[in-house]
Amino acid sequence: MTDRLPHEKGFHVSWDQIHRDSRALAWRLDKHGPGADGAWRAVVAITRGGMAPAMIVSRELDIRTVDTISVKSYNWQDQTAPRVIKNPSPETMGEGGEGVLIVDDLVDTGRTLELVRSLYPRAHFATVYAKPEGRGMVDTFVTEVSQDTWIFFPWDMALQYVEPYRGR
Ligand SMILES: O=P(O)(O)OC[C@H]1O[C@H](OP(=O)(O)OP(=O)(O)O)[C@H](O)[C@@H]1O
Ligand code: HPA
Ligand SMILES: [Mg+2]
Repeated sequence: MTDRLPHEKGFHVSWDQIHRDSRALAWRLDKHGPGADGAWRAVVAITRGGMAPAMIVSRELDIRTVDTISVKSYNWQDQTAPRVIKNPSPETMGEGGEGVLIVDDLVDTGRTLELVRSLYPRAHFATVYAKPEGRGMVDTFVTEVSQDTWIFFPWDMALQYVEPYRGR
């Protein structure tokens, strides 16, 4: 599969690394919310990729109100127009998403965040990883990778045997 990629490079992220990078995201967001003590009101994960980072961020920042918005943009690596399949509760989102942290695993072209931003312009948008084309759509992120890199997440991978360089 990987040799059919239009992407030059692969960036393989382990569970351990996504955990550490999501914690680093939480650290950056801590005390930057609009509430007393810089608190955030709620976390909203963009499913499905945003769910693990959102869980880690909400745990670190002690945010108990967690909701989801379901957006589908890719069929494997083929991009399609993003569509909202499920909305978060209006109660969670309040006035245009004020005080809400919207979390995704990455921003690539920015089209997913552009759509969600148009719905909740007052929310704060955070991703763990960012590519240059979509970086302007995200308020806070941790690590930037080049546009021609495909990020492989641990939920899409499995450990497997590799031949030694010199064969057998
Ligand atoms: O910045 P963009 O070019 O819009 O791409 C980024 C989005 O694409 C992926 O989601 P995908 O639609 O593949 O769904 P998934 O999270 O359920 O895997 C990824 O998790 C982001 O949500
Ligand atoms: O680099 C990526 N990795 C995984 N999913 C994605 N969706 C858009 N870009 C990517
Ligand atoms: Mg996604």
